Amino acid sequence: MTAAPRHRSVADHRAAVARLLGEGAVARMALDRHAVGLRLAADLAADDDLPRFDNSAMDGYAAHPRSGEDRTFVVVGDIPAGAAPTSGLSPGEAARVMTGARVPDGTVGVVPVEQSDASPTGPAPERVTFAGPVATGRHIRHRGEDVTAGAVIARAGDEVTPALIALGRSCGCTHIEVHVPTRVAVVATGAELSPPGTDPGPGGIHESNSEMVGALAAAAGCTVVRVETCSDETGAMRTLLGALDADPEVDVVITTGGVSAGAYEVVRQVCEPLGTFEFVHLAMQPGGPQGLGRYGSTPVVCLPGTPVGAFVAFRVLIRPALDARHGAPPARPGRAAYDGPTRHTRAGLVQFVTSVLGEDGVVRAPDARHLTALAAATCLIEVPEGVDQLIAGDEVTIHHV
Ligand SMILES: Nc1nc2c(c(=O)[nH]1)N[C@H]1C(S)=C(S)[C@@H](COP(=O)(O)OP(=O)(O)OC[C@H]3O[C@@H](n4cnc5c(N)ncnc54)[C@H](O)[C@@H]3O)O[C@H]1N2
Ligand code: MOO
Repeated sequence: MTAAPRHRSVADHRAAVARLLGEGAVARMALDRHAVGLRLAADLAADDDLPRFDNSAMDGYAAHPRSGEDRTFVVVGDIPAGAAPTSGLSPGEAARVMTGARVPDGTVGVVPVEQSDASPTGPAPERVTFAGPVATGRHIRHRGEDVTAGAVIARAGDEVTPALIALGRSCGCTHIEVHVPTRVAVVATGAELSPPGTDPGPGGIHESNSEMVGALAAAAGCTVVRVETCSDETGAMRTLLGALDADPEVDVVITTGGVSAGAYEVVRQVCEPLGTFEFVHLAMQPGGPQGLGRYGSTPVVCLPGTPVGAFVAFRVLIRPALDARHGAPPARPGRAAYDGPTRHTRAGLVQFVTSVLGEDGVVRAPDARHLTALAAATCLIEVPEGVDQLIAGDEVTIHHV
């Protein structure tokens, strides 16, 4: 009889994956749409005031009244957006201004053209009369009222959003420091695998893990550089892993399948003898059989072949390490009340149950099995090691997926 596999805790293996993957790269890049979704690796400070100068919020007239009752003004200028006033306003003077135009020094307030006797189009009149008094400060956007130059407008760890791109660019910022997406290659192994659309033959199956793990990696902010499948031939696997290790575009390899106790476990057979890998059975279900190590200098994380096991293991073990590399805050587990039939789970193993969190804050297991349940799931219920059943009303820990 062979020895029972060593059981390692989920937390220990998660930490081992984090150590293996280590810190990600940081780079300077343009603050543009290509940065959306990345996280800042350094605080971002404004280069310029926002707005850069006092300007008009309305198409109308910048005016400097002699008194509070003043209604009629001499028009001394006409300032479109983009132009600079050539002179300031003295008492009794106004200048026609367009929205966004710099208002002349001496402006007390802006009166919208609709509240004047002037035509909105055509040349500026010589005089203008307003329907009411000029309110001090009205319709003026003041220099630096949004941001003053040098102020921190985003912190390290913040996600680059379309709004942050607008804010930063408006403050004159051109570049940002970001956490670079991890470049991932995925290798799904198994002699039985056949891409959908091809005939799998009598004992074959439609292959799904490669693109599922690729999608999980992409959703975690990685750049998925290669997605491969490999037979159970050790020679082919060695060639592929060697090529991935030699590829400077690959930071991390994630494999699926070929890690458990069978006779054709290609990942294990190729990697275990190197002495740079460890294969363990985690105290978790699904996703128990796991491996990790370095092929050459490249970190390789080996997930089990069952699609639900690979999904859960990616979420629970790899995702946190990727989030850390990408500067994202750790995903916080939630708490919810379980509702549904009593489910018996295996004590001694942490169980992850594919589940749906309702708007009522109650978590239910979908009435489906395996991949159908996974596809419906919005979270995983974590049933701790010491618990052997899940009963309606139980307070449970959940992980969003
Ligand atoms: N004697 C034992 N047998 C098994 C154990 C064990 O401890 N002792 N553990 C079981 C558990 S739990 C899991 S999980 C699997 C993990 O096995 P492998 O990682 O070696 O995966 P495979 O055997 O290659 O495949 C398992 C299963 O998943 C299907 N599969 C594999 N790759 C894909 C893919 N790319 N797309 C779709 N489906 C895939 C495969 O056909 C198998 O049905 O081992 C148990 N056995
Ligand atoms: O650990 Mo396995 O089938 O339960 O994924």
